[in-house]
Amino acid sequence: MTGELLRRAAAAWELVWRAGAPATLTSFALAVTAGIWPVTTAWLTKFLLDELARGTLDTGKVIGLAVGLGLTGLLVGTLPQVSQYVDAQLGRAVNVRARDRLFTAVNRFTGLAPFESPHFHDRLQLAQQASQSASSQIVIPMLRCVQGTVTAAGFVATLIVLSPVVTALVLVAVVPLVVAQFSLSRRHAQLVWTINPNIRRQLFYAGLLTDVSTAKEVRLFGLGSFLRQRLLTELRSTNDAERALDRRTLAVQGLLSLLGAMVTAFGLIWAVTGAVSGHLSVGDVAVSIAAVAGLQAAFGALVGHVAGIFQALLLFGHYLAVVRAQPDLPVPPDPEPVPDLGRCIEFDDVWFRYDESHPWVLRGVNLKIPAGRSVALVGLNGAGKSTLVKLLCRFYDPQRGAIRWDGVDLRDFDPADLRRRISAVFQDYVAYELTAGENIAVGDLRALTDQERIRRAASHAGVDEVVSRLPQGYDTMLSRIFVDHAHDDPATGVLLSGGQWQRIALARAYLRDRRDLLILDEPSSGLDAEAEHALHEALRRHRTGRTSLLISHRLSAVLDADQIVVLNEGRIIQQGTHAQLMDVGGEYARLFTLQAAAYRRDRAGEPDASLSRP
Ligand SMILES: Nc1ncnc2c1ncn2[C@@H]1O[C@H](COP(=O)(O)OP(=O)(O)OP(=O)(O)O)[C@@H](O)[C@H]1O
Repeated sequence: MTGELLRRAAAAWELVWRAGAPATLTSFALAVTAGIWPVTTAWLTKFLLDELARGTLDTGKVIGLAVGLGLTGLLVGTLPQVSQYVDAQLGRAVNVRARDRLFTAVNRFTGLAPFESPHFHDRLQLAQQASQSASSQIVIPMLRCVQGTVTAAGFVATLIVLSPVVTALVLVAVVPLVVAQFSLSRRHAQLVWTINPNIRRQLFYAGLLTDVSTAKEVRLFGLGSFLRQRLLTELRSTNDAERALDRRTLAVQGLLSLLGAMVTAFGLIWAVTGAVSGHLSVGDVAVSIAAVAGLQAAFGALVGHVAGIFQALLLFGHYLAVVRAQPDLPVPPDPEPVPDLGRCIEFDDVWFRYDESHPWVLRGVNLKIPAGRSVALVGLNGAGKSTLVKLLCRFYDPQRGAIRWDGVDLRDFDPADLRRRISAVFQDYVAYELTAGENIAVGDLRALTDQERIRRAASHAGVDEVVSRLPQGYDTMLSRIFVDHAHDDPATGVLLSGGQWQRIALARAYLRDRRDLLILDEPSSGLDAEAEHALHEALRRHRTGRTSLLISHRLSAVLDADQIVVLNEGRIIQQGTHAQLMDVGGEYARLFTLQAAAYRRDRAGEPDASLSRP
């Protein structure tokens, strides 16, 4: 454990040093200077008192000592401010560097599995806290330790000159202080880890209570006080755990203070007795009292800092675990370049489940998506359609079987390279709190400043007119959460309708033009009838000669796909063209006829009951 803690301390120093070497050196120099002054002051005071007590004044010497004391006083007044400024500068630089490394590491997770793990989220949250603390809770306290050590060494040397016995006693009294502080720090670090899930749940409930996206349901269903109660329950359980540790800390520190006071009192009695017996001068008494009290204070601060550093190092382990984590999906050291899709993408006996404790979601899927063809995937809720898409983008690897791109296993590619070949509209696309233009440009960041390309994509998705009419056109914030300082108007943000958002998401996919594969997972679920018709017409044109995979519950949208694949409980149960599948009957024909009958209900009365599942 000690070796591991030392390695973490070295990593914290490396981080801080790289963030600001000059500031670190300045901080070090200030710490050493600040460590020297208490001892210097004590000795100057001793010399001055001894001089005054002698009766025959050497004026020059007294003035010199008084000036020396004045200068140390000046240092006492200014050093803390200068240190605070330098430490704050260093803290900010470290914060930037540490967060840069942390989020670079987070971006290295190419799959989705880590983001679905509560353990990972706990660790990530602590890693974020720890990233900010590398300087303020590890390196700066270490410099304070340097300061404390310099002071303590000075006072120990002073006391040894006066009485080795008193010195030994003061040093022995430090041992329980060290043991108790380390034990408290360990408990504190454990507490932080234990209550972290409660804190995350508090944030979650607070988010539900304040987020604009949840405000509707929370109000309509009257969930406000239910969620508030849940938040308070989590908060109370956090408080209970913290209170228990606070009580223990209070008791331990009370005992330690008592011990400290006893040692100081002993030192005082010894000094006064020495002075009465003529063994010690007035100056000796002053310097020994200053040394005993100074040592107590220096050791107290030192142990406090070391215990704090110990605790911070335990937490810093979470930061290091994230920044040093291996990629979640294995990437070959020498990945194959992803070729232009010339033949097909092929699922070969693919089995997949999200976790060993979960049931299989895909069970031996064999599927061919020929290059230049459109394939539609249909099936009931939970059949595994979106999962199949996630595997196609290599967000997960199948447990058995393989997915091949022109014969090459997806596992042989760099996932980032593969994804550059794919354009997609996911079922749960993201509504970014960004401007309309940026919301489209995220589909291909090279277009961020290319207004013409953004406009074309928007026009293709049928949303150009809507965006153009917004208060600042493509520069309008699609959010009411952030104040637009540029326009000095908190009301400039606009909220779009569900269907308008869906078209923005489509525009993103269109912007990612000329990719080898287009995936559309329920792209029209929020569109009105006219928009849906227009969309499918546009998609039909867009898909011609391109490889696409379309998922839709509206079977009218998949009619003219080159191939329709029916997925049921993770297995492909039918595939063919619309005409072929209607001819043979079965699940597709049943679902299609059921939907068609619902549209004809006004003419034919209730749908045919025989079409429902037996
Ligand atoms: N991240 C996940 N972790 C665990 N199980 C999951 C996860 N995502 C989906 N599942 C499960 O996998 C199964 C298939 O889900 P999937 O989203 O692929 O179905 P789908 O066919 O796309 O459904 P829908 O038509 O409702 O969108 C479901 O039983 C679901 O509960």
